[in-house]
Amino acid sequence: MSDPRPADPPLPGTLRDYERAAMALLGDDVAGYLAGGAADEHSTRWNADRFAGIRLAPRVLTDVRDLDTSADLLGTRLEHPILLAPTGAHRLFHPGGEHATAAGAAGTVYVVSSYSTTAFADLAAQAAGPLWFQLNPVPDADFVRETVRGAVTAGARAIVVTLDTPVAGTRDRQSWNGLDLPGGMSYPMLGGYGGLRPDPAARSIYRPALDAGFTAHDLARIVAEAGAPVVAKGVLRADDAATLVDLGVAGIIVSNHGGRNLDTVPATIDALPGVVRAVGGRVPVLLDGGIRRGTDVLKAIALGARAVLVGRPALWGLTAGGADGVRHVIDVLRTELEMAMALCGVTSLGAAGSDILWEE
Ligand SMILES: Cc1cc2nc3c(=O)[nH]c(=O)nc-3n(C[C@H](O)[C@H](O)[C@H](O)COP(=O)(O)O)c2cc1C
Ligand SMILES: CCCCCCC(=O)C(=O)O
Repeated sequence: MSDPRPADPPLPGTLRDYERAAMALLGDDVAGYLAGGAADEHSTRWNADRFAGIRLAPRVLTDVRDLDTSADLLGTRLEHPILLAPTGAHRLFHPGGEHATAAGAAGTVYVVSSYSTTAFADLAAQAAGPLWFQLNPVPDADFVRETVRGAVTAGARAIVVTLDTPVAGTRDRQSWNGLDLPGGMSYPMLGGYGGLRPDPAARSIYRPALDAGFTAHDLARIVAEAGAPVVAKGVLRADDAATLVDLGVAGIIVSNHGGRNLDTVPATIDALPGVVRAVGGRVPVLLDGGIRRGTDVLKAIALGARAVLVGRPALWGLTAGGADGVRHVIDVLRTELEMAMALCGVTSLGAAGSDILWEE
């Protein structure tokens, strides 16, 4: 793929600037893959909009000269609580692909997607920061076992199992655009499944590699065999969260897949409090979906999340500026988080409780 970007692009200032810059660079098909949600995209919009509806209650007369944004996650101390969510096919967005993302994410956790266009082992050999591997279960227990084993052997610090995609959702933009991987790109982590197409005549970036029969029994086997902590991604219901803790997961990601699978599910920030209550502190709860400002990060922490993940914003950064763009997107969010903490009168994430949220 030729790269239309100037060699040294100016770095935009906010995540919305990055979104505009990225969308201006991408064709409609790749832009649709990035931005798209399921069906009428209500849940995608709600994810961001519901953050705006939560008001802050800033406390005055606090010494906020020293701020601590660090977060402990599965035995690793991170400088800040902003992780990179798993997203597929990074070589569509920038010639550096997942290598550029890993370089930009060096100070935090990058969750590498099963749908990556770079092999996990190649990334792990060069990555400066901690990598987790995200698994889309396929209907082949041996393949799943080998994939997880390979990722852990290569250095994955955790396995994230995506539970919210037993089948594909309604992705109208994909139907309209017929995006497929260009020649020369593949999904190495999907093995033989990466070569499958839903219909050889129909172009599609997706592959019929999902396991519609995946149940608690299969997850329990992965937990037992992984040799690394297993984190469940795609949880909205409190009762599911309680079941997952009983199954031995080491963490839960409250996520609706960026609103990409089932439209009209609630915004993740609305689902978070119920999950946090059900989990009762037994494992960390993380959240993704609609994080666009440092205040969003702070609100999620105040409602009980240990950390957050960003999906589309990292891809905007990758598209507009490669590794520098990814790094800057994370820096912008972190800087905004620090400002929000200082202005709310909280000096550490542990001190950010629901009292900094305005209650009527
Ligand atoms: C282009 C794109 C590809 C994605 N690919 C995956 C994936 O391979 N596996 C997965 O579990 N989630 C995937 N997701 C969902 C993200 O991990 C995450 O849940 C979502 O993007 C969070 O919402 P946000 O984009 O508003 O930050 C993808 C999201 C996008 C936008
Ligand atoms: C729709 C079936 C597989 C999706 C894999 C990538 C992904 O999670 C996403 O695009 O979202």
